[in-house]
Amino acid sequence: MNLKQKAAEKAVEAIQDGMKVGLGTGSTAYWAIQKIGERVAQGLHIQAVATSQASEDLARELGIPIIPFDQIGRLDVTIDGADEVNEQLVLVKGGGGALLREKIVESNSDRLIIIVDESKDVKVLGTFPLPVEVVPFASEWTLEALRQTGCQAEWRIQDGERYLTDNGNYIADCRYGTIENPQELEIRLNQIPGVVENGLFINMADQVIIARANGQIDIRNK
Ligand SMILES: O=C(CO)[C@H](O)[C@H](O)COP(=O)(O)O
Repeated sequence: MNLKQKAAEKAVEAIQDGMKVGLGTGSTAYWAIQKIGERVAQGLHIQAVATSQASEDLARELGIPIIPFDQIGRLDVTIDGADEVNEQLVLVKGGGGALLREKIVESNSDRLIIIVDESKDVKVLGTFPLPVEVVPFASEWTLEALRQTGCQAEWRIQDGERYLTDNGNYIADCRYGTIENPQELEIRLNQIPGVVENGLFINMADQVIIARANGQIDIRNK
């Protein structure tokens, strides 16, 4: 079993009958959705929403009941991956481009469990370029404003085209090198008109599950 799968399967233990569950996005969340699908096939009853079209499609294939967002109410738990996590449970997310939906879903969840392999556990955030979702209107001005916050910002490109999120927006990947003060940076980013959301998740994770190559699983709680 790979490390992502190990962390994912540990997290899925928290899901109980009757829960309302948020499904994350990415290659680690994939394993959580697989395991949830397995448990649903064995008789677990849950209701779910997904943070991306890809995760929703996977969940439906596996028979996980997907409920419209405006009908499900508050979620009990969401399980999702991350690109970086630090000791304070601050996250960088959005490598898969789903940061806006992830932030909305996870803000409406009583509990957020983050699952990572040990490569994502960092002392200082910022090696992974911070994803920022930007509206297409006048986007070069927004990109320039992002650069003024002290990063090298580039549009994310996929198959030769500018990457489009599930919401029809662009992603600017912002290389800071190190992010010493995520709280301050988040406020600056949110003040830029044209920025829809940023990939800093502060005070959101309740638990981080880290699978290590030596076989250990570390659990970091809020
Ligand atoms: O934030 C995300 C998607 O927007 C993912 O959780 C993050 O990019 C980690 O992905 P992976 O599990 O594939 O490494």
